[in-house]
Amino acid sequence: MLELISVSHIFTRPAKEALTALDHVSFSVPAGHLLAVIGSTGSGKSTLLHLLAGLQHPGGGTVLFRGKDLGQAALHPNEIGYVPASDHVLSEVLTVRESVMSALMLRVAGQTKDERVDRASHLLVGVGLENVASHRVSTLSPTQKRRLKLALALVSDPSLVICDEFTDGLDAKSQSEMAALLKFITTDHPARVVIHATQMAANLAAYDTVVILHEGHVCFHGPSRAVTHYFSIQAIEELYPRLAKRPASRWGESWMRHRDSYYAAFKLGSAGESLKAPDEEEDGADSQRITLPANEKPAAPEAPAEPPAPAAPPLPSLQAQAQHLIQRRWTILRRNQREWTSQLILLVLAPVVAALLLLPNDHYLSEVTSGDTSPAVLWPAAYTCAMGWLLQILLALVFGVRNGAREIAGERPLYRRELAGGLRPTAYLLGKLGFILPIVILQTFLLGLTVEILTGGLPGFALPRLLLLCLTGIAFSSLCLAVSAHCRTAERAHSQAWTLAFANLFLCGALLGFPRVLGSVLHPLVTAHYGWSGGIETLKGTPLFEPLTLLVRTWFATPTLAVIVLLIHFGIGVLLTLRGLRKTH
Ligand SMILES: Nc1ncnc2c1ncn2[C@@H]1O[C@H](COP(=O)(O)OP(=O)(O)OP(=O)(O)O)[C@@H](O)[C@H]1O
Repeated sequence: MLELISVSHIFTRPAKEALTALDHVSFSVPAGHLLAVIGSTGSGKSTLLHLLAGLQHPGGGTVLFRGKDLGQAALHPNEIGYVPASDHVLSEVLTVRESVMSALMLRVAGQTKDERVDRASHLLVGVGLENVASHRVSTLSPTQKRRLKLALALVSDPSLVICDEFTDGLDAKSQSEMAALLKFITTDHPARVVIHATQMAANLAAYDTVVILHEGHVCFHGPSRAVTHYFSIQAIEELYPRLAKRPASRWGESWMRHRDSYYAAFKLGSAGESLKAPDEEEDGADSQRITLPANEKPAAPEAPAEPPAPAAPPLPSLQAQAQHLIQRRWTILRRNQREWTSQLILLVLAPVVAALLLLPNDHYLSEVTSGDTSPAVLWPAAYTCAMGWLLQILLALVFGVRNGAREIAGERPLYRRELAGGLRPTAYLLGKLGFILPIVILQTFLLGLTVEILTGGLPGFALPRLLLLCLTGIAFSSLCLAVSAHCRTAERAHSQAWTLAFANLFLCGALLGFPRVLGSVLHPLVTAHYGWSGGIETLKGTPLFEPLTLLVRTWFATPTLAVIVLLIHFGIGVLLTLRGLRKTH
């Protein structure tokens, strides 16, 4: 049984008064029961579902599930199946079967591949998707996407299933099919409670009981057939206009006065009990009486003994979750032609751009290498070398923006769904790093190597320079990932990551030559400065170094210091990313 006792939730809003989203909500739902929570937009349905799913903590009151106080100890993620309203929680390029297999890999430990395949087939048959199991998610109809979201929620065989707007926005036939599907999954488990929050006051007969929520107040809870009587309306379509006629608090108070007699009536024996509609007392409306049938399921707290629920399966280890996420991300990259083409173009284009800048002045570098150190050669060679190296560093920043900025913000609804299903934020972070790091290492290595080959080798030590280029890309990718983890949308994350890249360009010091004091404050924050100046230091001992120091008049980090600072930047990026991922929770 699920029991809510006087549950309240207040949102504090900056520069506005606090908003009571749920006001002393109380009702209970026995095992094997399908409940519809109906309310117009802003009535508090999603807030209620988030509290039940453990995504938010109630401001007050108690939520009990199978006797367990969820305020004291949250349910195991595998005891809950949460079906969000948005279709963005699905990965469009995976197939239907792959999506279910992926959910199993992330949520259920200890299954062999054959067991997973069997379980996925069973679920797909259950939700009616077996015929499209090999189709990509992007090709599914809205109804099929909802069926898939339900299958993903059911992978762990949860005892509490929570669906947000599962039938909303569908045609009448699909709505009734979806309501029937919810009824089917309710009976498919010995002790399951299924709650569906919706604005659609249609197909109510499919539900065991209905809660009407209005501006955070429970205005009714009982069988759907009693709704029209309770609100003194002819048809359910009149519900919302009727609710609008009185303040929500009055509807709430009215329900509190009538609740016990309605609950008692729902449990009556064969005689039934006549009930007055609230309006008969309060508004002097026409006297209507309803006789509630004997066989209604009781909605009162004293339900029969609970059927035993199967224990929730354990979650896979952190390593198993991370490993699966890395594999899945590479599959998504392979399937997403636009994404891999743009990565490939960047991979090829970056060395070409560097070559175009360096090659016209390449002869200065060769002349210095062959011993000509006259000022007419030395100065342009030093300038070419500094600019060529800066260009590589800036391209490493571009790689960082490309790799990190959209990575998390672009799939936040998917992440939230998987988080609710037991995905660990650290596993998700490792999954992202396991995908991004090989790409950025390949990009920067290819860029550095191409430049070295085309120029016949810049003076100084090539290997530390290559390492610094890789580390700059890695550090900046992780900082962009952190930006992504803190932004709501991919577009916002992208523009903020570019702002960070441009700030790096301006603060690099190579261009502006900050005075020592200002420089020492700014430089530790500037990834590009450490990549660039550490690389310049590798020229120490060559004839180019002195003109370079005169040319840019800035402070250079030694390669070792640059490596340390870039590693610190990487660490900061990782920690901030983790913080953003945990904040989402
Ligand atoms: N994070 C938040 N901060 C402030 N107010 C919020 C927040 N989330 C929801 N609210 C407010 O709380 C009230 C209830 O919101 P909720 O999303 O639960 O309603 P709902 O019935 O699910 O609406 P919809 O059907 O549009 O999703 C609304 O007035 C909403 O604006």
